[in-house]
Amino acid sequence: MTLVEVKNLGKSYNAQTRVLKDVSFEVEAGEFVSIIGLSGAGKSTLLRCINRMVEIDEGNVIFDGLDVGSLNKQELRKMRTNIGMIFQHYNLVPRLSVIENVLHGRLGYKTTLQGVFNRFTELEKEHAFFLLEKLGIADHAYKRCDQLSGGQQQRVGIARSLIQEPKLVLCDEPIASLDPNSSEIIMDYLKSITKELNIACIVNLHQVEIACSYSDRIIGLSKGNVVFDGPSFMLTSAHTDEIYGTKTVETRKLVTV
Ligand SMILES: Nc1ncnc2c1ncn2[C@@H]1O[C@H](COP(=O)(O)OP(=O)(O)OP(=O)(O)O)[C@@H](O)[C@H]1O
Repeated sequence: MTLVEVKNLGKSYNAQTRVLKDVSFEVEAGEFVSIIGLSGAGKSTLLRCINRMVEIDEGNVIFDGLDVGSLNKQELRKMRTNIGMIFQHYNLVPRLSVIENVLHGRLGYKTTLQGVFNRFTELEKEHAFFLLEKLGIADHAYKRCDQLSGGQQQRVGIARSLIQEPKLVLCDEPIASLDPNSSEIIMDYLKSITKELNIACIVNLHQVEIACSYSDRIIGLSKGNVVFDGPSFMLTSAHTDEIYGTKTVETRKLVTV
């Protein structure tokens, strides 16, 4: 079933530059898709158009049957409860505990008053513990988030997005601040939850090798255009040359770190 449909999407932040140009693709439930491209290619902008963290200028994004660009504030808030977001720098509240940060993922379902007073149900608390257990960090539930390693903080970020019970998770360079070992753990979790929960996961990545080994599909962006869209095993060095605009693996490694 098609969950996300991006149709002829265009985005400009100013009159001089079109950051996204006629971008079209579809993502199914259960699909793990990586978006790769040079810095400035438009990867973050694309993710942010999907949940309308930035406004859509041209074309449409259809999420779960809804035309994202035409939703009013209330409809948009409701739609966003179905979309988890994971960030490079985790976006946690450092002075709050792990469990409190996870529960923040439920705020989209609360009234302002319930949110202000942190009113969470027993069921929500149990769910938060279940997720922490699943992600191997239940022992840290009452620690402040800033006492955790980067990899552990990213696992809190994943738990916070999963407690929303999303249909889609958008990950903006989730492993860019992590060492190889922690990166592998995070990618393993993202991949397994996508399959287990039959949700879709769209991940912006700088590391081509990791994108290839984890993704069902890769979308290559170059200067705001989709220049590759296909199964990861079909991505050849000619495609990566086009995406990164460089011929040698060594140079590519240099431009993608
Ligand atoms: N809020 C903004 N206002 C103006 N220009 C912006 C804004 N956000 C991004 N841009 C510009 O849009 C272009 C694409 O940026 P974007 O962050 O989407 O690229 P990216 O591929 O995610 O890059 P990176 O890998 O470095 O995060 C860049 O030229 C950037 O400077």
